[in-house]
Amino acid sequence: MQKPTRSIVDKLQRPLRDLRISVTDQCNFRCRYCMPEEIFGSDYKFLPKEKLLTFEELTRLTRIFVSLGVEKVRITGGEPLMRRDLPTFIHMISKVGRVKDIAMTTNGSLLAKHAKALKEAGLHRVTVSLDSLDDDRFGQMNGRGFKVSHVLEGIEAAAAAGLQIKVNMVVQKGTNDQDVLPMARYFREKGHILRFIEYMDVGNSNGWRLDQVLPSRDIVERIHREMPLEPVGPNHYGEVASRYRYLEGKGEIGLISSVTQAFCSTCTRVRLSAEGKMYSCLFASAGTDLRAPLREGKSDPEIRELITEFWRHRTDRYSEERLSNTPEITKKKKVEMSHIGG
Ligand SMILES: Nc1nc2c(ncn2[C@@H]2O[C@H](COP(=O)(O)OP(=O)(O)OP(=O)(O)O)[C@@H](O)[C@H]2O)c(=O)[nH]1
Ligand SMILES: C[S@@+](CC[C@H](N)C(=O)[O-])C[C@H]1O[C@@H](n2cnc3c(N)ncnc32)[C@H](O)[C@@H]1O
Ligand code: SF4
Ligand code: SF4
Repeated sequence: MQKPTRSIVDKLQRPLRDLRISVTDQCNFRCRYCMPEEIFGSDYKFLPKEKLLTFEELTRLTRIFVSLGVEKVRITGGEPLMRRDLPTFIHMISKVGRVKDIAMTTNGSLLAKHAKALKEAGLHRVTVSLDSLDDDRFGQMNGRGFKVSHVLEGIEAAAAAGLQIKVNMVVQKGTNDQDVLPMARYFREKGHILRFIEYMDVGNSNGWRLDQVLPSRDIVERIHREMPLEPVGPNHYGEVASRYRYLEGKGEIGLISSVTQAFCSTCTRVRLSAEGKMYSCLFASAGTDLRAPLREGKSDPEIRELITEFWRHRTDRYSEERLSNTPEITKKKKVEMSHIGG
């Protein structure tokens, strides 16, 4: 697969191609692998409104990122649909030229209400996170007892609105690995691409252990025994998921194997937190502030220069390093997933 050429490149020759924007650090779920209730409890201090970048600030930054090579924008969070008037922001992004793909990652709980407005505003795709079809297990995993039917209704509404859909399932051995086959069967039947994500050691609060990771190759084997699969090539340079298609009939799945088969060598992703910090890796300890330069009146060329320097110095390859030094590296201080959006 060819690298995009128009973009700036980092120290490892990786182009800047994807911008992932977290629009809020708040969420109505408390997934144990992301925002465990005992840490993100009622006294947890989320960002106050004045610290969040406004839609105008986010759009201005997006335009600058696009001028440096970004073609793909993903809206995430926290739960992005908890940010008020999100369709207004989607509409603003859709007017920034040269963005080929505008997607959103959501837990789906509020999607039924907003799907139509999001599509009309210019959203192309949604990725809905769902870890089980069993209400008890799902309720436990989301930490708030939310029902599977809420999310499935969101998916139906998104499909009816004409949005392209993918479903993401984080697989945790001993917690929801019994759901791999039921989920594969269900979403194959529905015609949506299901992607299995290896449970990751993001942040410092989820108590991650390597023995809770179900390797992607085991998932493929389990599904292949019942519904034969074959690998297919990536859709584009740096695609995160490895794709497999069902040999009989239609459909495909994806495997996101950040733990057992790291994909840092083609990582083209920059992340922006809701308060305007830019991160060069999902596992970064600190971000580079863009809010102060924006609010101090820096010009577009000045901000462009800041981002260019940041990307030119980038050397991150956390998941590859984890493969060779798991015990040491996982102790490092890392930003929380709910802060930068996964
Ligand atoms: N380690 C690591 N994991 C990632 C990275 N990007 C995504 N992931 C993981 O993969 C999951 C799925 O990411 P998505 O946002 O759905 O993937 P995507 O590549 O943007 O999706 P498509 O554009 O549909 O291919 C995330 O929630 C993370 O768990 C990354 O850069 N590093
Ligand atoms: C942080 S959430 C933000 C968007 C939205 N709230 C959602 O859940 O889709 C983005 C993605 O990160 C994934 N995620 C969170 N913690 C993870 C972990 N420890 N390992 C792997 N994926 C994780 C979630 O399953 C979700 O698909
Ligand atoms: S994974 Fe998404 S839905 Fe779950 S707690 Fe994190 S931000 Fe919320
Ligand atoms: S671990 Fe960091 S460098 Fe590697 S793929 Fe993920 S975000 Fe990119």
